[in-house]
Amino acid sequence: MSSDARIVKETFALLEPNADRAVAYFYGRLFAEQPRLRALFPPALDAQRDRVLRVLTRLVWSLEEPAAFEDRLRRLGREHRKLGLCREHYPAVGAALVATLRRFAADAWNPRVEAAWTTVFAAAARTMADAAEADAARTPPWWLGEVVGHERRRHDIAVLTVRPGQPLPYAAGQHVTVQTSRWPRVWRPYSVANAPRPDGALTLHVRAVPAGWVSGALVRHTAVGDTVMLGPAQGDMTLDRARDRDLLLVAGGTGLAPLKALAEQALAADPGRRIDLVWGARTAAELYDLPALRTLEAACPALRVIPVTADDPGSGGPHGAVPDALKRLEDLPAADAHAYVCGPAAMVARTVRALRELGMPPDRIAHDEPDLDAAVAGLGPVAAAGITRS
Ligand SMILES: NC(=O)C1=CN([C@@H]2O[C@H](COP(=O)(O)OP(=O)(O)OC[C@H]3O[C@@H](n4cnc5c(N)ncnc54)[C@H](O)[C@@H]3O)[C@@H](O)[C@H]2O)C=CC1
Repeated sequence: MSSDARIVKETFALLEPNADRAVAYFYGRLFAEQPRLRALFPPALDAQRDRVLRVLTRLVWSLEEPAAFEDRLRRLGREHRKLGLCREHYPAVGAALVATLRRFAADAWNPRVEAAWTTVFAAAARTMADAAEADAARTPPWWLGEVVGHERRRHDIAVLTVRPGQPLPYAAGQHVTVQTSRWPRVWRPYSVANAPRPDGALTLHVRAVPAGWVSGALVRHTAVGDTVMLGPAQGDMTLDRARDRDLLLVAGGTGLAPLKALAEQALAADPGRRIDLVWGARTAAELYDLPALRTLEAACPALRVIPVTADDPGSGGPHGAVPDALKRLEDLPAADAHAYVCGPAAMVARTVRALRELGMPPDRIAHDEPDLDAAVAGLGPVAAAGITRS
């Protein structure tokens, strides 16, 4: 790590006790200096603040690995195109960031520290802007999509099908961000629940979460014929990493979406590939997509769908928490299968640990939770492996 990078990492750590105040101060400075930038951000900044903090923290952590750092920056640059952020905005962002650090790093701040931050930020901003401009030559910043299907599967869950006005490239397992006209500039990620189709339509599984602006709008206030905005596809939870291994897909709730897309994609390429899809829900009534999964299963003998209910022992199938139920299931694929896990963060952490205890090596377990290793470690040591099932 360069000495500038080390200084940046050390001073950033000083913000931690005051992280919320520091991010609020950052936005205050930025909008006071550059009021026109306010229009690029959502009306309420609460969720935005948390996100900025998470993104900055991950970026600073990745400073030790220059390739990962640059890769993250390029992704961020591309992602920010949909907000309208461009090269000329970065100096104001850098100035607000340095002002924030100067205030919150207090005694640790000196000209050497300021020079390190200025150098690292300028290089980072250049990488982001270069990536955004290269991307602009190939794809739009966002896509307009027409809602062509809207099924309320439960009071709080809808399955929407959206057809983008122009091709939106993605791979099974990736997610897109969505903005509704009800909440301008508020974007939320949803996984695409289908393998790419000839008509380019994307199916999304949305649960309206309490006080969820976009999820509530999509479930309760959206109908066929409406339009939404879609951001570019992102995410690494794709099939490339599994090559032609058997697949064990473990989903919780609407975390089913990307795993259903992976199953469709894998079966389209090889109908004989063994796929076990374990899908957990709290009650049988929450298995909102079971009829569609059973139809897929009937058409593909290599696919086995195993619904697991947590609080509903009368529902017929296995019950209990998904990670525990997994350990009790007979005839799971062999340890050389590849697993994909998606659902609530705590369920993903517990499931990853259960799979490790079943003998599955960490590099064969894919998930989309950026801070999962810390969460799994927080659950205590993994028990000795060794149950290798066939
Ligand atoms: N809609 C989408 O496209 C996607 C959603 N997700 C995530 O999937 C999650 C789905 O949430 P909901 O549908 O509300 O799921 P939910 O809260 O209804 O739970 C689904 C399953 O996870 C289990 N579970 C929940 N908490 C657990 C814990 N602490 N330990 C062990 N098991 C636990 C439940 O027992 C149940 O079997 C959300 O966190 C969402 O962000 C992830 C990717 C895509």
